[in-house]
Amino acid sequence: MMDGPDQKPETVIRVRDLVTRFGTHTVHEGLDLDVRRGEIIGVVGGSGTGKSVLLRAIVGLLTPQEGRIEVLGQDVGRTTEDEYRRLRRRWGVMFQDGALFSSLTVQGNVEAPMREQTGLSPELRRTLADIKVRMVGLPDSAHAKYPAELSGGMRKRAGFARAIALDPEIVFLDEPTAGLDPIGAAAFDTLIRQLQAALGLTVFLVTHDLDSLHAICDRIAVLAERRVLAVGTMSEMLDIDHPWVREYFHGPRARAVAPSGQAKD
Ligand SMILES: Nc1ncnc2c1ncn2[C@@H]1O[C@H](COP(=O)(O)OP(=O)(O)OP(=O)(O)O)[C@@H](O)[C@H]1O
Repeated sequence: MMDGPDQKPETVIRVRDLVTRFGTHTVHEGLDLDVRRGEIIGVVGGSGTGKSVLLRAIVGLLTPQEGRIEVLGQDVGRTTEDEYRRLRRRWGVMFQDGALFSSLTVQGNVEAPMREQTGLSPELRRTLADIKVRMVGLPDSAHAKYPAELSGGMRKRAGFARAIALDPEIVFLDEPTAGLDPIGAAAFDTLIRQLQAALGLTVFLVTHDLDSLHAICDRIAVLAERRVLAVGTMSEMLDIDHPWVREYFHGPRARAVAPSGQAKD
């Protein structure tokens, strides 16, 4: 749904006062975050600041100690099994390594969520999976291949195809360009942007990749000090006076990728 000029953007993910702990190790403490429908939000932060843990908590794979997480208007921690199953069909997740089933072909991997979560016939599953595999730009020759036979970039595309298998409204991508060469990473960024626009997706993108932040993110959320320290556009990030944020957005790597006029000290 489009927002009119005076309408507030619809919040599709709302996290409030989140606390997650592993034993005595507190990862998040009082974390708040809103994600708007149709945006690509980049989630950044130092290693171990809890980006992946946040993603897993939002999709209900991890139960937080405290706080409330709403996705598409539903409290993820309070759904019945049936409600959760229905909610889960409205998002797709691509975990860090693509996380494909090694014993299934690309086609089989993309069909897996359909097999698990829908009553579609094998023929229909095959046809739909075929379309998804093409949508992510994989050649026809890749359909019957196993993950081990693919390049890293192709595996990521296959993971993306699986994430959009059920036509989700939200896609969670955990470091999708990690391990890709710069050309492959840029191509993957373009793919994310194109599919986001074509399918009206909301994209929750965990990344370390400054190029991706510049190229495709509408807003950026910075995780530090166990919470979302700041959220805003790239130009807003450049004005934040916090040691990690400054180092990240103004450091040598940032200067190398920033369009001219940005990230200057
Ligand atoms: N299942 C678990 N059991 C115990 N500790 C965990 C578990 N999962 C994550 N952690 C810890 O939580 C912290 C946050 O982990 P997380 O993977 O979310 O970090 P991250 O910000 O995604 O880091 P990176 O950028 O390195 O991927 C880390 O200290 C990690 O060791």
